[in-house]
Amino acid sequence: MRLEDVRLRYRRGGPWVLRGVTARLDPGEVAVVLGRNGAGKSTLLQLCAGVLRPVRGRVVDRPHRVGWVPERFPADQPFTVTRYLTAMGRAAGLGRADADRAVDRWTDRLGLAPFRTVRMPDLSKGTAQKVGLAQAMLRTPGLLVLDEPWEGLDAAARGLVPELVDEVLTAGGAVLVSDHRGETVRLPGARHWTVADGLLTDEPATGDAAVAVVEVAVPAARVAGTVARLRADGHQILRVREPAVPPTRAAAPPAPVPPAGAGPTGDPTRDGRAGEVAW
Ligand SMILES: Nc1ncnc2c1ncn2[C@@H]1O[C@H](COP(=O)(O)OP(=O)(O)OP(=O)(O)O)[C@@H](O)[C@H]1O
Repeated sequence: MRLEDVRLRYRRGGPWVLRGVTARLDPGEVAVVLGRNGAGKSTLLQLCAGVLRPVRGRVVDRPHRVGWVPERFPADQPFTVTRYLTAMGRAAGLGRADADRAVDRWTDRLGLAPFRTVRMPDLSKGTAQKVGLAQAMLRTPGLLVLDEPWEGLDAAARGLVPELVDEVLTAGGAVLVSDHRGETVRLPGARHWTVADGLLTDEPATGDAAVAVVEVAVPAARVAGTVARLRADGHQILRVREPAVPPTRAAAPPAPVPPAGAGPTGDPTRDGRAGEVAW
């Protein structure tokens, strides 16, 4: 998803809350939105979720399925928890049986089972907030947007938030979450989007985040170009490996890692076979 020069004010002639925000969030990424009270965090999240539309600029490539949990989940709805969640599951495209299963699963997981037959307006704020989380997760979203998700939740439910985030990321989705309590520490590997003066500063995940090794196979002719691109994107190249050789041939020594800045030309592994890059 990309935000291109997004501007928003709440009324014509009013002050710009966001005055030219450009940012990008890729599948598998999580960004924590930071900023002082009134900086525009909720406004930004609502734009990303599609709840608000930019006055100028645009939001492109928003995933089709968005899970949106506002800071205050609106519980003043004349349904029981089960009826509400089942209707939300159906609205998200689940068949009746799948919707029932998803409601059972998420009410169990979030400790909502005792409240299934309780009417929404009778819920406490924290319990209503859990219903908000459940409705967003009934069908794994391509983009999960959580506005201050730790607010009002009990300790057990707060501990669940990183698990939900992980599930969305593992399924190839992206997550945006605002935080003014400093709970960000629970999401190692998150980018930091800081909103101030109507603008956004995007900082990549800090270096103390967990690091994973990804191995990919690429055509040998594209090894140097791939390595250069990965380096340009800030990834660390650990090794470039020749493909397994047929038994009749002597094993080739590992190919050297092309130096930083090396382009696709002059690549010693250019022989049309596949090479493997680990980064
Ligand atoms: N519906 C609205 N109509 C008019 N102004 C609004 C509306 N919603 C927010 N604002 C104003 O926009 C600015 C940004 O508000 P926003 O709620 O996005 O900030 P925030 O960073 O999320 O704040 P907080 O940390 O207090 O939740 C504030 O000045 C706020 O008063």
